[in-house]
Amino acid sequence: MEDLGQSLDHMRHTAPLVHNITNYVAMNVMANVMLAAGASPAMLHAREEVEEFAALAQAITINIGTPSPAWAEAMEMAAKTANAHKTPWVFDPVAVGATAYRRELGPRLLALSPSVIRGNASEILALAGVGTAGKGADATDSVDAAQNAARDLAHQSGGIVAVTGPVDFVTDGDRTALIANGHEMMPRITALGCSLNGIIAAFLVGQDPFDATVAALAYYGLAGEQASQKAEGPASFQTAFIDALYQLDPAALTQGARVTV
Ligand SMILES: Nc1ncnc2c1ncn2[C@@H]1O[C@H](COP(=O)(O)OP(=O)(O)O)[C@@H](O)[C@H]1O
Ligand SMILES: Cc1ncsc1CCOP(=O)(O)O
Ligand SMILES: [Mg+2]
Repeated sequence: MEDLGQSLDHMRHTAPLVHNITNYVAMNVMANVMLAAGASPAMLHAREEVEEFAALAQAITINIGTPSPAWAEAMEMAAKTANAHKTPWVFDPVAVGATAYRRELGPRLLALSPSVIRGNASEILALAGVGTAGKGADATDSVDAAQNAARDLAHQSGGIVAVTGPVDFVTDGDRTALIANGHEMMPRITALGCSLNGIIAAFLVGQDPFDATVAALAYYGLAGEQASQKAEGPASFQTAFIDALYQLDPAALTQGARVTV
């Protein structure tokens, strides 16, 4: 596995343009998280421009947090453009088990071979067709309970699956990694999972997808740990977290990552 600090360094030197089709809740915080980390985010979803822009982007994220038919069409257009250009793309199946509409949309996007699927345990179980609805955008299942579903989804999609929670689990179907970095304040801020998709996407550019995903998760979790030392509650945590993403240097990531491969 490549040195995690080097992976962060590579991402920052590349400063990749990442096209995000994300939800209304996440747009602002996700863009700020990505800018702090050193990536270049753009949020857009109109069918009239999505293919043109996706063709320019170095990575793409697609998130079904607040879907509608026009957005869903744009998501499929962007995913197909990504595949045509061999551009990596990250899929976040937000609350995919919650409604019939999402249970139909999730598999449609899964069929377009995302490079990385990132969700909480309930979302990964629901996308794999074996699980619960979760609690809206929040998880009601443990990461451990979603490991087999993650392996199945990785085989089905041909990509990487990352299940996030107290300890994150990453698999390509054969290899696995556990990332113990993170802080319990992270799920108390909305859209930190969505924002993480943009960080994973930025790390994917020019790097091995499995190693890049692990490095992105360790970096994100370690920034959460550092932010917790300054925060008094969720609001100050968000500010401190964005600062920590900016301040964290490659050597500190190599030293502070708690990854078991
Ligand atoms: N209880 C926890 N302790 C430590 N880190 C956590 C915890 N819950 C979530 N995280 C971290 O928060 C980030 C977002 O994950 P998660 O909350 O699972 O996503 P989502 O918001 O999509 O449900 C990840 O980096 C994950 O490791
Ligand atoms: C609260 C909410 N409702 C629809 S999308 C969304 C954001 C979910 O973001 P995250 O899964 O990263 O907490
Ligand atoms: Mg989420």
